[in-house]
Amino acid sequence: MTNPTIQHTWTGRDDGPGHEHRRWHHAVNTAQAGTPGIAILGFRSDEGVRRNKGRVGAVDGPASIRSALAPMAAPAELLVHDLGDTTVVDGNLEDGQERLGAVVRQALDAGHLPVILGGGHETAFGTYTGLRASQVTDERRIGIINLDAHFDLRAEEIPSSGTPFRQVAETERALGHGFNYTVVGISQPGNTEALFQTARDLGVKYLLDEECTESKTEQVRQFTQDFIDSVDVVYLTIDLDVLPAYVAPGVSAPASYGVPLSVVLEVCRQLARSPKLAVVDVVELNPRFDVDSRTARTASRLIHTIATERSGHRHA
Ligand SMILES: N=CN[C@@H](CCC(=O)O)C(=O)O
Ligand SMILES: [Mn+2]
Ligand SMILES: [Mn+2]
Repeated sequence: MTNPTIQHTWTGRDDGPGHEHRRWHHAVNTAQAGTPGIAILGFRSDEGVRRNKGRVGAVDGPASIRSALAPMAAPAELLVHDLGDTTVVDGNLEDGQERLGAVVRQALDAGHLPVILGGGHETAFGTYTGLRASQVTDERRIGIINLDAHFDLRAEEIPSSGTPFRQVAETERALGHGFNYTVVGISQPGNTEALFQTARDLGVKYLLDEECTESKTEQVRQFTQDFIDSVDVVYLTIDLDVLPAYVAPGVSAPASYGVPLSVVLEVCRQLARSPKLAVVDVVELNPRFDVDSRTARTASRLIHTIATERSGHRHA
């Protein structure tokens, strides 16, 4: 059915045996494949960003995030399965999204929390496909929370990194479901009036980047909670261009304002605590434009926080 490849070698500093020295590279692929844990899945794709006329390079995002995750200190409870990469071949994005959907579905049905590393935001349509097909979702209401400067609701003939949530809306409608989609961090100048109108037409609730400053963390938390409470299963999708360009320069479209990392981390922690959180993807990392691996480190910090929170680890 699917044939993902695992090319990455998880290596990093080794301070000796014992859980007090444990790092991510020690936590990967050491447990039985069937033991529920965090499932890392790469989606090697440039095709969505290319079609959306952006800066290509996201194809190397998964390797860059894995390298930044590998040396991070890991709690004893953390259990990670690297299920390898799905690669878009010869520009056939639709085929790649379908194959990604199949591995996401398998990971969900095995009881894991899949964390998919993009790829541009076209990754999201593959993630959604797997989630909708999985037993975890069944016929329940999926809620998608997108941390992003953009709506990604473009109406285009051809799917791209700018269209995934329009595709989800249409698919959900065809299946007889509602479209439960919210965006945190929308940049007003980053989205035309036509996109704001589409969001209104589809009933999309959103917070502007200027409504997500540190002093407004509590309002962001309440907004997120209201959304969690309104659905059955939650899919968190993180477009790294939601962050300020100084912590995320390596993306196709860097933010001119951005939601502070502390606020994004708080939302991630809040979602990770919810048993409704079923799947996460982190997209748009473009290593070609990264600076000192800043964006990769930021992405890894977000994933580390979600995985740690999910594993039930608390510092003494
Ligand atoms: N993934 C989406 N990207 C944005 C790109 C915006 C830009 O290039 O400025 C979009 O299509 O809206
Ligand atoms: Mn996006
Ligand atoms: Mn974006």
